[in-house]
Amino acid sequence: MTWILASGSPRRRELLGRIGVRFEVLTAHTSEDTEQRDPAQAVQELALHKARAVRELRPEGRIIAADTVVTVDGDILGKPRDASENLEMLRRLAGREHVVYTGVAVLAGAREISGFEATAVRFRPLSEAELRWYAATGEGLDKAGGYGIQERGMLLVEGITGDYFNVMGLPMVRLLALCRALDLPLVEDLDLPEKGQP
Ligand SMILES: Cc1cn([C@H]2C[C@H](O)[C@@H](COP(=O)(O)OP(=O)(O)OP(=O)(O)O)O2)c(=O)[nH]c1=O
Repeated sequence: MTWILASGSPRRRELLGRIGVRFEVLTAHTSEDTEQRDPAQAVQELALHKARAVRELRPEGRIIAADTVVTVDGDILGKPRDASENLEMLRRLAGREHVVYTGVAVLAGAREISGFEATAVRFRPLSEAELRWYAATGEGLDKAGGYGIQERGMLLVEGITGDYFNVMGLPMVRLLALCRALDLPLVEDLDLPEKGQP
């Protein structure tokens, strides 16, 4: 059975592909706004919105969606609007720790489940020249918090506590647990019932 990834994120596609999940990509437009100020609730709500919008197109589909934000000083940072906002975000993150939240939603027809993961990321102190260099790469423009840990952004990161893949946009072990809670195999040869088992 093929999964539907309700996400345009190339990172999420890459991660699912790396573990051998059979899936297609299908996205539907949803608002990225939420009234939720609690980041763990907000990312789950947004992931559920993305997944439900795709369920309108494929009511019987098995759907995976996710949403990632960065939190610092009680503020939630999404993707920067432009290069100058990206630079501002990086200035806020330099030389300290922030927390990345990713919410994941899994839908199978009318059944739904969601969860989240939080990872603390510590940036090293960065000079103004380094901040400007990174912002000018444009790499952070389509990423929450304005950086990508898996690309040149790795040069900004001193250390992390928690799931690395959560920072990239899809916490894989959390996703596996959510699929198992719905009794659905994420990777078929991992979760197929053993032969001879009832
Ligand atoms: C912090 C961080 C975020 N990101 C990315 C993951 C997400 O793709 C993106 C956060 O934006 P999202 O709104 O979560 O996702 P998206 O707009 O890319 O895709 P879609 O809504 O269609 O699912 O930031 C990284 O790739 N690396 C990082 O280090």
